[in-house]
Parts: sequence; C-alpha cells; structure tokens
Amino acid sequence: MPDQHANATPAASALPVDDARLDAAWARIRGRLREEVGEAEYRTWLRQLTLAGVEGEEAVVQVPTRFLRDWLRGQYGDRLRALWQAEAVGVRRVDIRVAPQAAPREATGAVDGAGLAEPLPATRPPGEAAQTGARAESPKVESRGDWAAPLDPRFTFDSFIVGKPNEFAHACARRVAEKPNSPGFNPLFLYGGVGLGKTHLMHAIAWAIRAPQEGIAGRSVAYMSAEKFMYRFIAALRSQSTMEFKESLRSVDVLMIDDLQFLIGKDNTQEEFFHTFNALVDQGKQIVVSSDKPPSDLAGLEDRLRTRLGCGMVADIHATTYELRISILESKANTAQVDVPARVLEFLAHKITSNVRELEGALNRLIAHANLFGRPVTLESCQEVLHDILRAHDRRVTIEEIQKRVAEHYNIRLTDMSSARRARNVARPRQVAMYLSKQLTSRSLPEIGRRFGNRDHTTVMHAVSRVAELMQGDAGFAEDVELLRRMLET
Ligand SMILES: Nc1ncnc2c1ncn2[C@@H]1O[C@H](COP(=O)(O)OP(=O)(O)OP(=O)(O)O)[C@@H](O)[C@H]1O
Repeated sequence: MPDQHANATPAASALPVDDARLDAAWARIRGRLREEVGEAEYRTWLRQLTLAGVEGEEAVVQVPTRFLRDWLRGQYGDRLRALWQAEAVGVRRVDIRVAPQAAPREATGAVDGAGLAEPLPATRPPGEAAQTGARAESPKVESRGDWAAPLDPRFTFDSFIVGKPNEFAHACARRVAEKPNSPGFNPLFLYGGVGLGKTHLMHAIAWAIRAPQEGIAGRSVAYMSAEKFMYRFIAALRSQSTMEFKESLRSVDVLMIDDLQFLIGKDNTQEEFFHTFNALVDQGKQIVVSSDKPPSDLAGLEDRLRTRLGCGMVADIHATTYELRISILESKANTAQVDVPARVLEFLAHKITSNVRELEGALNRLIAHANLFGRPVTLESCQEVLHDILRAHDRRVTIEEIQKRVAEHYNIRLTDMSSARRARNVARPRQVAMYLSKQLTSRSLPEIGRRFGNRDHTTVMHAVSRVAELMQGDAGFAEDVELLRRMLET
C-alpha cells in the first residue's frame, strides 16, 4: 500500500524551525522523553526523531522510516502532543512523518503487507539499521545457532542449587540436556514466578547441549527471549529475509525461548513461532520454553499453540523454601569467597522470601559493603546495610493469624493450638503452626512458646526441627506447609 500521507505532505513542507523558543522546547521534550523511557528505549525508538518544522499549531517531527513512524505514532503520539502542549509555545498537535529521503527504502510494502504492528529489534536501534543497510538486521545464520543470545557463564547446572521446590524442573532440564527429544519431554515447558531460576535453568540446558562430548561436537542451540524472537522476526520481514530467518531457526538442534508470555497478543510472531515449532518437532528437534505461567493460563496465546506447548513436559518451579534459600545463600557466599556467618544467612533466608534474585541482591550488597570497608559481615552490619530491603520484607503476619489459618486448614479447634492435648491429629498441626510462626514472624522461641499455651522454648525448637524433617521426607506434607506459608504471606 503506498504511503499516501508521507507522499502528500512530506516533512520538508513544514516551516523551518527558526524560532529559538521552539528549538529549546524540542530539546526539553527530548530530554523529558529520554528520562521517562530510559536510555535503551530512547536510543532504540526516539533518538532519530527530528523536528522538521512547525505548521501553524502543528509540530512536524520526522523519522527515517515508515515503520518507525507508525510505531511512534501508536506508542508515543499522545505523549509527544502532551509534552508539546505543556511547553506552551503554541503547538497543539504533532504530526510524525517520514523524512523524504528515507521514503524509497520503505516503499517495498513488505512490512505493511505482513500487517505488522510490532516493534523493531531492540538489539540495534533502527537508525543503525538504516545506516548499514540490509545487512544490519538480517538474521542470516551461516553456522548453526551462531546468532542466538549469549549465555551467562554463571548460569550452569553446577551453580544451580536443587531443593524441593525446583527438583522436578531441574530433573527435566537435566534430562533434556542429556538426551534431547526424549519421548514425553518435547517440548519442555518450564514455568514459575519471577526470579526463581527459569532463565538460569534454560542457560544451564543450553551450555550442556552445546558442550562437545567425548570428541563429538556439541549440538547447536538457538536460545533467545521471546522478545528477541519477535524482533528478529520483524527484522526479517523488514529486510524481506523471512525465508532465511525460518531456515536459520529450523537448522538448529534445539530451540529455546525464554519468557514466552511476551508473545501474548503478538499475533504475527505467534503464528511464526507456531510454524517453526511444528517444523522443528516434526524433524525431531527439541524445544524448550519458559514462562511465568503454565500453558493453560496463557490467555491470549492462540489455543492451538497453547495445546502444543502443553503436550510435552510441563514443569513448575515453586516458591523457595527456607532450606533452599539457605543452600543458595551458602553457595553464593562460597563462590564469592566471603565468610558470612550462618546467623546472617539464616536471618536473610528468613526475611527475604520473595525470590532468589532479591535474596542474591541482598547478599551481594552485604558482601560489597564488607569488601569496601574491610569489615567482616555480622548480623548487625546486615541489619544496618539492608535496612531498607528488610523493612520492605517485614512480614506483618501474626502468630494469631497463623494459628487460625492452620487450625482451619487441618480442621481442628483454634483452642487446641494452646491446649494440652497430645493426640497426633492436634499435635501435628500445632507443630506446623509453631514452625510457621518461627519462619514468618520475628518472635523468639520463648515468645512463640508462650503463645502456644505457655510451652517451653525447647518444645518450639523440637516442633520446628520435626516439621522441617517431615517436610524433607514427605512431599505431600511439604506441599501442605508450603501452601499454608504462601497463603499467610500474601
Ligand atoms: N536454584 C538456584 N540456585 C542458584 N541460583 C539461583 C537458583 N534459582 C535462582 N537463582 C538465581 O537467581 C537469579 C534469578 O534467576 P533467573 O533470572 O533464572 O529467574 P527467572 O525465573 O528467569 O526470573 P524472571 O521471571 O524475572 O525472568 C539468578 O541470578 C539465578 O542465578
């Protein structure tokens, strides 16, 4: 479809900006946009926006490509208008146009022909693509999988700590890494909440698959985020190299897509992913996908894609347990070769339960502080250095709430939390409530004991270790306790 608008009213017809006020206003608007969207986004989308002139009450800004124009109109049109209006220089409207010299490059119709409504690759700003011509965004792949995203050298199986919440996902990941395309494991769909190790596991699989074994060259892996997949696909459409894009993807042994939820609502890209997916599975290639939700909950993903994604192995990474958090902290402190007292690790594992990323961040901050001042890490320094994080994580759950929730869950009377009854069906829930009180509140053992019918602190200690022990040995029980913990934490 020809670009009527750009041809009829080329940016050059706007009045030149000879007003210093307008220049200054434009500089401020650009500065504001830069602050608002961040440097990366600005460089990708907005850097090439130039002020062509002002026509009456309309500011005319221009960009080199029609694609960029459409994208900016959709994404930033309103914001640009509001910023111009706020400058009070008489501009009430903004028109984004294609710079005349750039129009021929856009006249291929490839983009519009595909009904595209998605952005350009963020990896390289569109400006650079324009300067370097077709080469810039072409996803050509000479050797297998060489265009995949770089892998983080820290994210390997060796550095992944396995515990109850992630052991199934870990076992599946290992299996796929050792034997891609095992029956029942293709695709492998890993899902879990933020910062629980999905990307870590994905990279670990990719490292293992790529590694040469016993003199045999490693397999080729294309690993990328769903966002990157989409950008690549759009770039291919732009440079009319979709065939190469498809072939390059289909030539790898294993395709791994991280954060698949990103494809929700991106119909063109979903479609392409679906075809690639089918082609690869038909050729016996392995697919690994990660997401923050299971396939069934990915509303907005096409049904047939959802169904296909769910027909292999779906593995959940659960929220961390106290034990897993301790192990991860120990391992990270070890790797950093910093002596962090057990009390500090326990304190952190107890306080920061949201996700591993935050836990790791807190530990890194402690270690950096200790290195900077040449002081050992202590509980006091930990509380001081991390006071803001700790305050944010201060749980407000009370022992009373815990007792109530646990009593309800096990269907016992609330009064039995403090009664002297020792029957198993009462004593066990009471122990669970004590365990959760220790985990979720900052109350001391004697205080917890007092709230449970004036029991001694050693009784609480025993309850805590007994519940932990039972959780180790009985997955059903562990799940129950975890569920209670999660309910109480939210
Ligand atoms: N079991 C684990 N052992 C060691 N490190 C872990 C573990 N789980 C998570 N981490 C670390 O926590 C951080 C966050 O993990 P990761 O980036 O893999 O999370 P994610 O689930 O992909 O999060 P998001 O949903 O935000 O993409 C990483 O530094 C990772 O190494």
